[in-house]
Amino acid sequence: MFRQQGGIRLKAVFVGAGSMAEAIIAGALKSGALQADHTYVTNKANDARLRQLAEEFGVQAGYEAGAALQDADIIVLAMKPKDAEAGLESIRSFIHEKSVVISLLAGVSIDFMEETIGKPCAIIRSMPNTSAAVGKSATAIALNQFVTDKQHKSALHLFSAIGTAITVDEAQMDAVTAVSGSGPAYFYYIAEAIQQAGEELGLDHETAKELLIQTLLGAASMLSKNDGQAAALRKAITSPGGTTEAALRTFDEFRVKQAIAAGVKEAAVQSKRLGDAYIH
Ligand SMILES: NC(=O)C1=CN([C@@H]2O[C@H](COP(=O)(O)OP(=O)(O)OC[C@H]3O[C@@H](n4cnc5c(N)ncnc54)[C@H](OP(=O)(O)O)[C@@H]3O)[C@@H](O)[C@H]2O)C=CC1
Ligand SMILES: O=C(O)[C@@H]1CCC=N1
Repeated sequence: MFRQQGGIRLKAVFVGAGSMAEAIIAGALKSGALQADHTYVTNKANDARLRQLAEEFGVQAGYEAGAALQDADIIVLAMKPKDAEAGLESIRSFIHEKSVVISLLAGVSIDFMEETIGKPCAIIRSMPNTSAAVGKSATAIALNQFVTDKQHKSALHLFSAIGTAITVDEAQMDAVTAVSGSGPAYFYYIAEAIQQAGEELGLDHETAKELLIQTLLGAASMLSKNDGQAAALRKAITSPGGTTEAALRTFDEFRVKQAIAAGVKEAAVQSKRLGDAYIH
């Protein structure tokens, strides 16, 4: 924990107070990665939202972020990508040599952030996913040249409070976004199809839902326990001439595997397209 790293209590400012900021704040306070009295949250204009976060988590919240930013070890950019430029402009004069900017913004390049800030500054670009809300995000981070080992460790520790965290080269961020950023949505899409088929086969909504959720949880645990050996696990269920084989044969006829792979690759292309809008 940060507190154990030389007894330092890191000061963090969240610029943006939406669902992703809340998930990180909740996880980081629970794990001890951050402390409420050293955490400041601000947003654009939604005062009621700030009061709600202050009440729920005991963090400081408001529109007088200057002093907190000046003092911050970590500045988390948690607005939507379209607000990136305004957000960066609002913090640039407060950034100092010991602070690190951690961006959650999908598609916004480190180059764009460096140029908008306009001075040497440690920047970490991250891609978490919405499972952060239940502490199960798969987060990847990429660093610029100014990030120190200590800041790198602190960021991994922060993201570990909302799931797992790994470090990649920034060039891999489009692929990461396609696999794990958008990834939960693919499984929800498959879940919708199974739920619908279950109901069409005569199960009531609740029964189909319970069976589906537990089946997904079980499959995720099996994958985790068996080192991601999806093909081997699938084969172990598929009896010759049995029901699974019938389902998989039908999926193959519809080229479902190829369709999913093409969709994931298209997500990466779209990530790059969106990112190109954030190059100076
Ligand atoms: N959803 C996902 O699956 C993933 C999202 N992300 C990224 O996380 C980021 C946050 O997403 P999410 O939490 O869903 O967003 P939300 O829309 O829930 O929240 C955005 C927040 O940013 C604030 N804001 C807007 N402009 C500014 C500004 N100039 N200065 C300060 N605050 C500002 C808004 O304030 P106000 O309410 O007052 O307007 C609001 O609090 C995005 O960049 C997204 O790309 C990353 C990975 C996955
Ligand atoms: O769909 C999107 O563009 C964002 C990025 C990853 C998840 N949601």
